[in-house]
Amino acid sequence: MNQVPYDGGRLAALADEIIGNVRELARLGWTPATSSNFSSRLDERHAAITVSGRDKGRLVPGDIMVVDFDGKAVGSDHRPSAETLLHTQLYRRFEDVGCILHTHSHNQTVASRLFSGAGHIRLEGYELLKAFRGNETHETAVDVPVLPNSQHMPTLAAQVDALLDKGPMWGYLIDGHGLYAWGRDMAEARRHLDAFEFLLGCELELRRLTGPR
Ligand SMILES: CSCCC(=O)C(=O)COP(=O)(O)O
Ligand SMILES: [Zn+2]
Repeated sequence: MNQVPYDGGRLAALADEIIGNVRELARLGWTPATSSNFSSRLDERHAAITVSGRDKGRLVPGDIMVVDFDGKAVGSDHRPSAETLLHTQLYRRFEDVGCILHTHSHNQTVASRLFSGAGHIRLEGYELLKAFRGNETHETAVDVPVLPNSQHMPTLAAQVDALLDKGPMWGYLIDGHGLYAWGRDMAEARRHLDAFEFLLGCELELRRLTGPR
């Protein structure tokens, strides 16, 4: 019998959780045209992650595979997400990161284009900033970084590492691409993702109503 170096029961439970959540995100239109990828920490060396190129609105358990934190497939011949390094770098760096969600919503993509010149978008004064772990008041600001897009994942990962060296953050945008958000578990990562999406939508709407600020 082929033994795998992780807990198969936990993998099945995490796969169910990813599938259920991603169906909701897909119904919202945040995962168009097979875009987006999702993962959860399996243990201290492995993560469950979506197989590359799958329709994220129709995921089945076979669309979730295991990688180690070097990004190598474990117990599977499938190809993991093309953006696996952007997941594993966070699991490696922070032992309390348990779930990473990457989506390509309309708001995320438009905001990334609009603010790529500035390099970040400032979210300030919103009650919903309290959705981010560590924030206890609306009287604060969160700068969401906007990274230049690249097909070379080590380049993107190096930029993310440089940002993380400056302080904690719960997500970033990639120009013309989408949003990465994460948390201790699926519930927290979803809360962060939902908050980013809502607040980016508010900023875009404000600009439509009042012009550049
Ligand atoms: C058609 S989307 C282009 C790739 C991408 O940005 C993405 O999020 C999905 O890539 P994956 O390899 O994880 O399916
Ligand atoms: Zn993507």
